Amino acid sequence: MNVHIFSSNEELNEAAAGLLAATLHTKANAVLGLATGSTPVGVYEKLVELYKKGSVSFKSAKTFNLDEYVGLPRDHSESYYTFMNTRLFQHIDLPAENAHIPNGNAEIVQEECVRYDQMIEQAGGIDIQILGIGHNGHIGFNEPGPTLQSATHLVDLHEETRKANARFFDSIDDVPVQAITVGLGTIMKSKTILLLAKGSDKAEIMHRALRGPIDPQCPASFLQLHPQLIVMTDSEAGRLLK
Ligand SMILES: N[C@@H]1[C@@H](O)[C@H](O)[C@@H](COP(=O)(O)O)O[C@@H]1O
Repeated sequence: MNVHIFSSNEELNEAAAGLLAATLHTKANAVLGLATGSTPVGVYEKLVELYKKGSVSFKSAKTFNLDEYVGLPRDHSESYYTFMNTRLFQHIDLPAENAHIPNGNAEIVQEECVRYDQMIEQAGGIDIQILGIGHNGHIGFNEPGPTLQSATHLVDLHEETRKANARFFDSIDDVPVQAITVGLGTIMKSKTILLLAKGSDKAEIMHRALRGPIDPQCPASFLQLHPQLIVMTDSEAGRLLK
């Protein structure tokens, strides 16, 4: 595991975007695993800057997002589909057909989960997976529990997660109760994982995830087992990792 603690958000965003750009330079048809949440927003902004400067192209890349709410219309302002389009996809040259997000409105969710994993597999797996972390240690929407699931699956969101995400909605009642998430197995098969964390409210969970026991009650703790884990934090989120 490589842990990088940055003194400013700017440096963190630049380093993370630089790593993604480097992946695309080495392999133009790289498969990127993308995340939502507030943490990667600045990284996407840097990627857009790099693209506009002509330093990186996504035209042969493929992307797979980690998760999507169930039952939220695709064009809802808080769907992850809208998030990715407004934050990244509409600003770069990634072909629309190469950008994948689970369909949270699929008629048969189970079939959608199987289809999603098959598409990742057919693309050759994820070359680099960006992850944020929830306050309870969730990655994607893999919530803590007695067991974790390997494949893409339907998940009941924990109250804590819905509360944390309520800031993006008018009220907590508007936050969906379920989501589709890529499973731990799919995440762990990524060739490289880039875990990002920002802010003092993430310090404790980052310590538990990276220095504590490997425990399904903290899904991110399984990342300790990954041979190519790169961690980038700001000084606050990385405070307990030094
Ligand atoms: N499903 C997402 C995760 O992919 C994200 O990493 C996490 C943290 O979000 P944030 O970066 O806003 O703290 O919560 C969300 O619920």
